Amino acid sequence: MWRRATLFLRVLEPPIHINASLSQTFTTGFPFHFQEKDGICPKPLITFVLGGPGSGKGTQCGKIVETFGFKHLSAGDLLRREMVSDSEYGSMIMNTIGEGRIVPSEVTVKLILREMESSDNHKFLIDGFPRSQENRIAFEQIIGAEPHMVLFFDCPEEEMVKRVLSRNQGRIDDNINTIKNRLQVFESLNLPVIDYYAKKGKLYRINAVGTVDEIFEHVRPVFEACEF
Ligand SMILES: Nc1ncnc2c1ncn2[C@@H]1O[C@H](COP(=O)(O)OP(=O)(O)O)[C@@H](O)[C@H]1O
Ligand SMILES: Nc1ccn([C@@H]2O[C@H](COP(=O)(O)OP(=O)(O)O)[C@@H](O)[C@H]2O)c(=O)n1
Ligand SMILES: [Mg+2]
Repeated sequence: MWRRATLFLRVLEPPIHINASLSQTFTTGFPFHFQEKDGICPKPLITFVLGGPGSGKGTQCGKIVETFGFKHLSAGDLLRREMVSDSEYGSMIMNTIGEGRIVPSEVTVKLILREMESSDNHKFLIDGFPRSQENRIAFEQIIGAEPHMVLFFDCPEEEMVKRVLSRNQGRIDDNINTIKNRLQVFESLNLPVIDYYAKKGKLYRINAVGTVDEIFEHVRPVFEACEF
């Protein structure tokens, strides 16, 4: 089924054939340099994965990667990795995540851009981003691309809190006080982004209650049916 979807992409958005000698400098029309494969430089295919803290974004992304071969970029994981590196942003990221606020978009978008540029996959699953309209606009301006579709894992608050508190990954923000802030930030900053994509007809709302496998059975047809 995925093969058929890929064929569709080629019809709708023909890949750009490039001269091998130009491959170091050629860009796809997007502001970033995209890796060529077999003389073909396909356009990036971007899916944003949204949902509140603990709604199961990361878990479902793992299954989408296994089944549909996307490159998974978790904005939270990229920020946590940057936080423990020698980065000048390390302490700012730690304080911001610890308080459940949103890191300035420029920092997050640059981390995403770096991963996209170094990937030899052109299908990206961007998890936990955009968390705000500011995130969304920065992505459009810096990367110059829009998502083909947006998944929203819709989960009741009590279930999200329960999952986050039993996640046990040693995260500084998985505690009851920070969760309260994260839920507020989700409602005030992330829901408007979700509404924005709903109005554009790009949003797929998934009921995030059930077992991991049951939820994935709602996700699977979205990818099988999409015409890219
Ligand atoms: N459908 C589910 N039912 C119960 N627990 C789940 C489910 N999906 C994920 N989890 C667990 O809940 C926690 C949060 O999931 P995660 O994928 O990290 O969510 P998010 O990335 O949205 O914060 C993890 O410990 C994960 O194993
Ligand atoms: N686009 C993003 C994503 C995450 N973050 C920060 O990173 C934290 C953890 O994000 P995450 O996506 O790993 O969290 P979960 O929703 O997976 O629990 C958020 O609460 C924010 O503080 C951000 O500032 N901007
Ligand atoms: Mg996550």
